[in-house]
Amino acid sequence: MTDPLPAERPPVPLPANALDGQAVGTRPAGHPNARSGRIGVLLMNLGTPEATDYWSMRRYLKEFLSDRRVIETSRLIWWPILNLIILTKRPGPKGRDYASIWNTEQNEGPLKTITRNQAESLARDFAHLGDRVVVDWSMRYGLPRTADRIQALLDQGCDRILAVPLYPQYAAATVATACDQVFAALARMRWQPSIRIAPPWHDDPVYIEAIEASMRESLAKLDFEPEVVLVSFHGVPKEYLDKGDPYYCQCVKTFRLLRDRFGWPAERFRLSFQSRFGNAEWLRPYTDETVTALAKSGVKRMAIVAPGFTADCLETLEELDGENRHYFEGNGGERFAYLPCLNDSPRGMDVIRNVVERELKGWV
Ligand SMILES: C=CC1=C(C)c2cc3[nH]c(cc4nc(cc5[nH]c(cc1n2)c(C)c5CCC(=O)O)C(CCC(=O)O)=C4C)c(C)c3C=C
Ligand SMILES: [Fe+2]
Ligand SMILES: [Fe+2]
Repeated sequence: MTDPLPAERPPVPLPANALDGQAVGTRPAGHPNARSGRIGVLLMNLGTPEATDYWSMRRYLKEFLSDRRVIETSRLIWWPILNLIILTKRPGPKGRDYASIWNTEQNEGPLKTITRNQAESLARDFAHLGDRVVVDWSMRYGLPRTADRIQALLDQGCDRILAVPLYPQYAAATVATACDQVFAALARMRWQPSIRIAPPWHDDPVYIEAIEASMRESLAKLDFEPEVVLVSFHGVPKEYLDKGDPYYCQCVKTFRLLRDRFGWPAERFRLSFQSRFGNAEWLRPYTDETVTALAKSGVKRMAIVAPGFTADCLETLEELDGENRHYFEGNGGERFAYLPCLNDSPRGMDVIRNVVERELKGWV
C-alpha cells in the first residue's frame, strides 16, 4: 500500500480575496489554504558530508553511491562491493581529504558555503521585486534536503517553483537525479506547485564569456605563463555516453567554445576528465594521466581549470589543486596553477541570474 497523502501545510494568513462567496478573511473548517502567488527559486547542488569523521563520511558516501543514477551497476553486484569494501575503506582517507579543504569557520564543506552564498546573492538581486520571489537552496545528498526546502517554499506561499540544478552540462548522474528528488517530493503532495526545471547552460554565451573572463583574470595574476591550459571536467563511466547521456558532448562543446575564444593552438588548450572511480572505463583522456604525461613530456608550466563546477569543492580544491599539482611537480613540472571556479563572484552570479531570469519569463 502507498503512503496516504499528508495533511495540508499549516495555515498561512488568508489573502482578502481568497474565498469566492465566503466572508472575507474566513475559511470553512477543513478547506485548504489559498496560496499567495509567490514564486520560489531553488538552487540545487550535489551535497557534501556534514563532517569529516568516519561515520559522517560513511553516511554521505552511502547515500551518494546508493543512487542508481550515479551507479548503474546491478544491485546484486553493487550492494556487497559498496557495503563490504567501499564503505569500509573510503570514509577514512576521503574524510582526511575533506579535512584539508574544510571551511573551519562555518564548519562545513566549501560546496555548501558557496551554494548558500550564491542563493543569498541571488535573493539580493531580486530584492527589487519585493517579496514576490523567494530564493532557497538544497543538496541532492545530505543537508539541506530538497523535499524540506520545497516544503519551506510552499509554507511561504510559493505556488510556482523554478528548480535550478547547478550544473552547466547535463548528466543523468547529476541533473536527472536532482529532478527525480523534486518529483519524488511532489509525488507525496495532494496540491502540487507548478514546477519548472532550468535547462543546462553549457553553450550559453553569458556562461562562456564569464568563464573566459575569469580565466583571463586568473592567468594575468600568475607570475608565469603556462605552456598548457588543461580544461578538466568531472568524468562519468563511458557506458553512460554509449547509452545516450549528452554529458560528454556538452563538455566538448563548452571546451570548443572556450578554445575558439582563446584562439590558442590545440597543444596549448586541452580537455580532460577527472575523478575516475572504480575499474570501468570512464570518459577519456583522464586528467591525472594527462597531467603526468605533460610533465614527463617536458612541459614545465601549466594551469588547470574546471568550468563544469559552479562551486569549488573537493574535486577542484583537493583533487585538481592538490593531487594533480603533486603529479605534475613529481614528474618534472615546475609551475602549476589552479584557476578557481566562478563561485559567487559577480561573473558567477551573472551566469546564474541570467539562467533564472530567462526561465522565470511569464511568471515574473
Ligand atoms: C562513482 C560515481 C560518480 C559519478 C558518476 C559522479 C558524477 C559526477 N559528480 C559530479 C560532481 C561532484 N562529485 C563530487 C564528489 C564525488 N563524486 C563521486 C562519485 C561520482 N560522481 C564521489 C564518490 C564523490 C565524493 C568524494 C569521493 O569519495 O571521491 C563533488 C564534490 C562534493 C563536495 O563535497 O565537495 C562534486 C561537485 C559531477 C558534475 C558528475 C557528473 C557529471
Ligand atoms: Fe562526483
Ligand atoms: Fe575526486
